[in-house]
Amino acid sequence: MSEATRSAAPETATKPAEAPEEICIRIADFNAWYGSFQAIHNLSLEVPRNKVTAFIGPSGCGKSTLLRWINRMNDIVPSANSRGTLMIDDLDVLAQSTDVVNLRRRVGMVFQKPNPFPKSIYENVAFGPRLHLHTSRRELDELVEWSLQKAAVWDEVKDRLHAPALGLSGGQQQRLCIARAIAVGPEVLLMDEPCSALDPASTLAIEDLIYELREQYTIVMVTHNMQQASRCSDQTAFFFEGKLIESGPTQDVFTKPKEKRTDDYVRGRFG
Ligand SMILES: Nc1ncnc2c1ncn2[C@@H]1O[C@H](COP(=O)(O)OP(=O)(O)OP(=O)(O)O)[C@@H](O)[C@H]1O
Repeated sequence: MSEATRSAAPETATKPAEAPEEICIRIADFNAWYGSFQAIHNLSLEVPRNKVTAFIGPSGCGKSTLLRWINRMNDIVPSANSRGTLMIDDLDVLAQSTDVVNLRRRVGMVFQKPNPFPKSIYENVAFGPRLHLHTSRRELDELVEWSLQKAAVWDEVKDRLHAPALGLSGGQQQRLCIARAIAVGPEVLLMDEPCSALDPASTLAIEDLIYELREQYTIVMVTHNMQQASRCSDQTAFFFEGKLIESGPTQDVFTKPKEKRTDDYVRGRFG
């Protein structure tokens, strides 16, 4: 290459190509209702694989409604209805033919308030694998340990695996619920304000955990806490009155939002 050609070559030619972002969840023209009330209007969003996507927005804007459609939790709400496209890879989540039990194995959920079963720590984690996987006792023991380690709670519970889960602190219970969710090998983890019932130290522990878990799982998290969204998400989607106002890399949404409503919200001017 001559000197002249080299200097004219585009800069990108010398940079290693970045791997394109893989999409895990595709939502298009999605609408949701409770009876005649429309909670979500014509929403389209792509959720990248192995990233944390935060849903933010004022109370009642539809964040939890969308989250709960991703694993069809809204099936248990008689008035809930939806229309549009919601795909996880090739799986058509909203199709009548979709096996909801299998869907929920692929898409785990962690709720606002830790909700362990009134059973032992071990049994909480072993429950799902016993239902879905055919494992020997030894494999089950290993899986329980692996899940508790992954959820960063093993060291605190390893000596009392057969003690009641309800005896754990709130933060430990939430990490146990994360262990329970990952024990069945999901691809996606949905988290609906997972730290809102926790003290600041437990919140930081869960945030660190969420950030680490994204290496293996695609995570979608609803949060009211702007610092939390900026600390532990890669992509942020801002909702307002049932509509998606904007989404993009978290840094951009927080520092140079495209829409004035997003700017006002992330700066705490309303909501
Ligand atoms: N089971 C239900 N029946 C009827 N209306 C509902 C139901 N659940 C939610 N809604 C309504 O749907 C709209 C969206 O609610 P949703 O819970 O999705 O909002 P959100 O953004 O998650 O709010 P928050 O941040 O307060 O949890 C609200 O107006 C709410 O009142």
